[in-house]
Amino acid sequence: MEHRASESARAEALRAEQSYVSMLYDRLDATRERAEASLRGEHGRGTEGGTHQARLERDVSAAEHARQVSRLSSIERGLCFGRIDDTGGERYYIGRASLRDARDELVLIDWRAPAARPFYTATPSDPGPLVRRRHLHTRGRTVVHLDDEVFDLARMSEPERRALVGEAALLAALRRGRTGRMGDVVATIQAEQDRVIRSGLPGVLVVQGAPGTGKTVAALHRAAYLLYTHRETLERRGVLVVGPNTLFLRYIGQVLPSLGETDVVLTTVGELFPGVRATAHDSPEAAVVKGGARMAEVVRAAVRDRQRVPEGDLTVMIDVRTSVRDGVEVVVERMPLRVDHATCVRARDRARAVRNPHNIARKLFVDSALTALALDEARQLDLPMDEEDLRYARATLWSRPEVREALDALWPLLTPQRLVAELLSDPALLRAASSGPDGEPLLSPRERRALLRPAGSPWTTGDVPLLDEAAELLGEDDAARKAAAREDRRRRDDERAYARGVLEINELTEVMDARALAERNPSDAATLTTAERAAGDREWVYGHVIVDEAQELSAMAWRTVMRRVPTRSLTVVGDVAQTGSAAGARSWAQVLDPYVKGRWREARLLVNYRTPAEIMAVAADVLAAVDPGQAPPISVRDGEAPPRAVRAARPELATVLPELVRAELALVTGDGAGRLGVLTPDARHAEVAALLPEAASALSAEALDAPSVVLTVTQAKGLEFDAVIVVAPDEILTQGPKGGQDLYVAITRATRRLTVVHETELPPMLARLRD
Ligand SMILES: Nc1ncnc2c1ncn2[C@@H]1O[C@H](COP(=O)(O)OP(=O)(O)OP(=O)(O)O)[C@@H](O)[C@H]1O
Repeated sequence: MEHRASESARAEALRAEQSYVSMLYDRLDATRERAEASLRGEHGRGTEGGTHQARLERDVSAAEHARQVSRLSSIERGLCFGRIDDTGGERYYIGRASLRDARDELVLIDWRAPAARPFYTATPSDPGPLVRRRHLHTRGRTVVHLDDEVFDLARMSEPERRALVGEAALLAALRRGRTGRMGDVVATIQAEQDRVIRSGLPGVLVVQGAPGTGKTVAALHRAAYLLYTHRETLERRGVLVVGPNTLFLRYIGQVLPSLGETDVVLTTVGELFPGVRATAHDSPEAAVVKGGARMAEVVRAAVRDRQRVPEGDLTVMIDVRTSVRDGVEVVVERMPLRVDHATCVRARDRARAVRNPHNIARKLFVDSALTALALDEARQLDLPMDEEDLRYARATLWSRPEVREALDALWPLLTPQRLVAELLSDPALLRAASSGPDGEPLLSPRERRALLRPAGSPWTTGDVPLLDEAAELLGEDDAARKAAAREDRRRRDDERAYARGVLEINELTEVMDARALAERNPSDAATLTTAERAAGDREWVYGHVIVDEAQELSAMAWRTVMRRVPTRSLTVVGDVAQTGSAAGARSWAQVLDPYVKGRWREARLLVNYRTPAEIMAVAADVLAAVDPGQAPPISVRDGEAPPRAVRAARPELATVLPELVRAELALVTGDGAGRLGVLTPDARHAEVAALLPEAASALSAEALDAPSVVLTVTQAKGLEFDAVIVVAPDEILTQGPKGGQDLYVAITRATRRLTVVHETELPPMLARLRD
C-alpha cells in the first residue's frame, strides 16, 4: 500500500517536472525563432545601398545573430538538469542558459550564475540554504528520472563520500560507457571542482590533482564560467586553451561548444606560432637542451651573431659604366667602394645601441653603411655632396644588387624560420651562438651535438618556442608584412573580378556593385570571431589562458605561453607526478616563480572520478615506487572486475593480444559506447599496431571513434578508455628517465577494466597483479 503511494507520488512529481521542462523548451524555441527571424532580416536587407560602414555593420550584426542561433541550438540537449528548493520556500531551476518567460520572469538560471551555486556546493554536512536538491534526467525533451537529495545529517555516508554532491546522479554519470569524446558535466560538478571553476579571473590559479580528478573537465567549465562572468573583457580578447597534442584537443573539443561557448582557441604548443605546424618530436636529449631557459640566451646570441662587420675594411665592387653591345648589357668599368673597419664597427654598434629588434635596427645599420659608401664614391669621383646629393646617392647605391648583397651579408633581413633552421643545422653558427657573453659557453659540445640536425628537417614542437623567441628579437619583418598586404590586395582584386563575373552571368551589373559584393565576403576580418582572429596572430594578447597537462611544458614553452598573456591571468592544470617529458616540470614553483613569484594560488583536487578503487590501488603502488612524496587520489567507484596480468612470451603476442582485445571489447562495448585502449612502449607501437589491424592509431581520423585504438603512453595523456591493455610494462618503465611516470599514466587511463600483458617477470611494483 505504502509502496504504491510512493510510486504514484513519484509519477506525479515526474509529471509536474515534465510540464515545467516542456514550458522551458517552448521558451527556448521562441527565443531561437526570434534570433532566426533577426538573422533572416539581416540577410533580407540585401546588399543594395548604404555606405561601406553600413554594410559592414550589417555583416557584423548578422554574424552575431548567427552565433546566437548556434549558441541556442547547442544548449538543446539537457537544457534543464537541476532544481533547488531553499529554506525560504523558493525553488529555482538550473540549466545551460538563463531563460525568461513572457512576463520577463526568470524561469531557468544559467549554471554559472551566482544563484545556481548552492546546487553545486551543498553537501549533507553543509547544505547552506538548501532543503532539497533535485537532478532531472532527460532524454530528448522528456524527463525520464528524478534524483532527490534531502539534506539531513542522518543520511551521511562514509567519510570521503561526505563531500560528494548529487551522489546518485554522479555515479550514474561515471558508470556510463565512454564515447571517445569528453562530455560536459554541468549536472554533476562537485564542490571541490566548483571552487576551481568559480575562482576569480585575475592571477595564476594552479589546479594540481592526481589522474582522473576532473582537472581537465573543471578547467573547461572554468573557461565557460569566466566567459559568462566576464563576457565584456573575454569576448574581445578571447580565451586560449593549450593542450598536449591534437588528439587530446579533439577529445575535449566538444565540451565548450556543448556549453554554448565558441570564443575559445584550442591549440598545442606546436601550433602557437602561426604559419608553422610542428608535429615532429625531438630526441629526449635534444628536448631537454632545447627546452631549457638557456636557449633564450642562445637565440639572442644567434641574432647578434648575424650582425657582423668584415674582418678588415668593407669593399664593394660597383659597376660604374655599362654599354650595350649586340643588345646585351656589358660592364665596362668597375670601381671598389671602401668603408674602413672602424666605421663598420661604429655603424653596427650604433644600430645595436637603439635596442630595436634586429630587422628594425637593420635600417639604421644600412643607412650608416650607405652613407659611408656614398661618401667614398663622392670622394673617388670628386663629386659635390650636400644633403640632397647624399640622399640621392644612398638611394642609387641601395638599388644596386651588389651593394644589397654586401650589406645583407653583414646584417641580413631574417625571418624566425630562417634564423632557427640555420642555427640548428650549421655547427659553426651554433658554436658561435653558444659562447656566452662572459666567455662561459652556454652549451657544451655534447649539448650542441644533441641539437644539430640536417638542413630541411621538419619542425618539432620544441622548435616553436625558439621561433617565438626569435620573432621577438627579430621584430616584424617589414618586407614580409608588405608582401602579405600585397597578397591581401591581390586576393580582394580576385574576389572583385569573381564577383563581377557572377554579376555579369546573372546580368545584375546594373543594380549591384562588384566591390560591394566582394566586400560582403564572410572572410572579411570584421565578421571573424575573436577566436579566428586570435589564432592567426602571433602577437594576440588573450584575456585568459588555460594550460592543460601543464607539467609537460618546458621552460622555453612557458616563455611562449606567458607572452600571450601579459596580464598573467592563467589557469595552470596538471599533475607533477605525471610528468613524462624530460624537459617538463618537477614542481609548480620551479615553473611559475620566474613569472609570478609568491603570487600564484593552488587548488588541489583529491577525488578520482575515473579509475575504480581496485585499479587505483595498482597505480598507487607504482606511484609509491617512483614518486613516494605524492599521495594517490581517492576513487569514488569500485570496479566491475579486478585488474589482471597476463603473461605472454613475445612470439605468443600475435595470438594472445588479438584474443584479449576481442574478449575485452565484448565486455565493454554496447549502445555505440565503450572504448578500449592498447597502450604500448614508444618503441613497440608499430609492432603492436600491426598485430591489431582492426584498431585505430593516434594519427588516424577515427582514433577517438573506433572501438579500439593503439597508442603510446604519450599519445594517451589526458584520455580515458573503458578497458585498457598495457603491453610490456617493463619496457615502459625503462624507456626514458620518466618511465615510471609513464606507467602510472598508462594504468590510470582505465575507467572499468585493466589488463597488463607482460613478456618477462612482472616488475615488483606491479606485484599486486600476481595475486
Ligand atoms: N563532476 C563530475 N561529474 C561527472 N563526471 C566527472 C566529474 N568530474 C570528472 N568527471 C569525469 O572523470 C573523468 C576524468 O576527468 P578529467 O579527464 O577531467 O581528469 P584529469 O584530472 O584531467 O585526469 P588526467 O590527469 O588523468 O588527465 C572524465 O571522464 C570526466 O568526465
